[in-house]
Amino acid sequence: MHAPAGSITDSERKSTSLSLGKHLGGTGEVEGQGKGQEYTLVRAKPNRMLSHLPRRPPVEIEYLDINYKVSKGRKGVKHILKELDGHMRSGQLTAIMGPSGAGKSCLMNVLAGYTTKGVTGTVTVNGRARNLGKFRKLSAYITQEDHLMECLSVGESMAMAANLKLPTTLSQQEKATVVTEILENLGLCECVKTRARSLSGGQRKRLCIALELVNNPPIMFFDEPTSGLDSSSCVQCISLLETLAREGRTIICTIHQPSARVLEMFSQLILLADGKCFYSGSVKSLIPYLGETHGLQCPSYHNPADYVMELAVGEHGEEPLERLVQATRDGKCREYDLEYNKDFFRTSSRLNQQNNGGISRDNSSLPVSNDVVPGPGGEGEKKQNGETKVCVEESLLGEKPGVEEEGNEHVPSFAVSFWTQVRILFYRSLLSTVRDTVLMNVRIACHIGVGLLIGMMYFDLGDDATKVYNNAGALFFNIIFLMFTAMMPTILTCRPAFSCLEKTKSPNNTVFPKDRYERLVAEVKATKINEKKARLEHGKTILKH
Ligand SMILES: Nc1ncnc2c1ncn2[C@@H]1O[C@H](COP(=O)(O)OP(=O)(O)OP(=O)(O)O)[C@@H](O)[C@H]1O
Repeated sequence: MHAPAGSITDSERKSTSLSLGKHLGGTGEVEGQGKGQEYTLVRAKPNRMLSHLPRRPPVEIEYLDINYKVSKGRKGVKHILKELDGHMRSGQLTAIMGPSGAGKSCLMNVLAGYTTKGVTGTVTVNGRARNLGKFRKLSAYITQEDHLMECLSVGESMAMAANLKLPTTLSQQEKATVVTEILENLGLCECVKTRARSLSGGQRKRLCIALELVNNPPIMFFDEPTSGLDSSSCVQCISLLETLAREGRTIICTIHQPSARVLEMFSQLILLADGKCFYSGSVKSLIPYLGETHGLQCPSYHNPADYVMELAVGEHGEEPLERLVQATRDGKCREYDLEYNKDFFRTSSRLNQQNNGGISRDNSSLPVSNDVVPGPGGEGEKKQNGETKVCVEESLLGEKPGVEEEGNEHVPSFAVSFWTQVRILFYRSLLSTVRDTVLMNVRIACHIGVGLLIGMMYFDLGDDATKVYNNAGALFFNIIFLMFTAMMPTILTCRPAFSCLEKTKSPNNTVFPKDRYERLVAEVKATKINEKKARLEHGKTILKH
């Protein structure tokens, strides 16, 4: 019997939560009071699931015949994603894997609805045509680089997120409970007063997840969540995602080269090579599928992730890869996977029916989310067992097939009003500016210096009517100075819109000067060739002996 991938019983949930708490250093209770915009933690049971968020129906994404093409100007069209089919179920942690440039990020952007131009094919949500506007509001996209406010503490960042994302019908106490619960589950209680810039890489990642969890999205996209983390933080991070998935969320992430241990934590795997899918199914059936159906035996003691990457880059020849792509398109991969997991599906379906009082879903092997999100717009609120629960109607996620999406895209539904958002963002910005002491001191010194200079230049002009032009000049100079000093941080911190250097984008979207990027690519290629040569030489030496 194979271990359930994506299904979990109540007792299993409990133990997962506890082990996660242990894993992430979840501690006992932390207490305090709400103070201004900052929440200190209120009493809450340690290491429990996210029970204070409203219930949400599971979300299943299905995509059919996805093609993504971009224009290369005069050079024609680049076909990036080629005839991709698949689905992502709730309760499952799905990994999109493949070599660099295979199209992982593009596929995720298409699924998340961030790339629409040049995309053909269908994406359905719970069997209905996806409504982009609503879908984006209910999904979270966590990018490779975090965009935390460096000068705000964990507690403050969470408080701001709660005030922005949770409906105003919740009291401050209820919001604090939600925040506390998330921080406890993510093992961030100890650093609630630590500023973001002092957090470790793993803690920053967890804070990003915590900020998104405030409105408990049922679908979460992660672009290389393990990048920049050491192996143990990597395991912690993926184990956290696994737990979030097991609570009924649909979690999709791209990953480069996971260790065997990390790979095992994923329930579903989508393997891409040059924009084509050559495997889509459970992680458990991957190696048996390759061996039994295609005669591709992963050597013993070899990391399966490394083996499939070798297949993807064509180290075992082009022919096996083409065969795998064709088999996936013909649905053979899916058939094998279903057959392989048949016993498990039957058992978990039975368990699920028992647990859910006979309610059966299409994907009955999967748990229904216990958690909730105060979805923006359309949500109904009810009190259950003293806890505030907000239910989001399933219709929020998609439209019936055939219904035009465009008309629904601009539904302005946010948890809080426009002016509340302005107030909170203004306060956040003010805190960040004031706490950035270097910038603050430079600004003060600059204002004093320029003030003295202008004062000396235009000293004692006020009452002299013959110097009216100088008065106008003084006013103009002051206004320009104030305007430019206010705009400077924005100009300095945003990417230059134009540059004398020709810029290009690396595959992971980092902007490099073109020549530097090409030099780097050439260096990497040269290193790889040298490594291969060294391996060949080594092999020859062994053979000689
Ligand atoms: N807008 C675009 N215009 C031209 N080419 C693009 C565009 N977007 C992506 N590509 C190309 O499509 C290919 C796939 O890009 P993508 O970012 O999805 O790769 P990836 O598998 O995520 O790689 P990595 O793991 O390095 O991030 C790359 O060769 C990239 O250069």
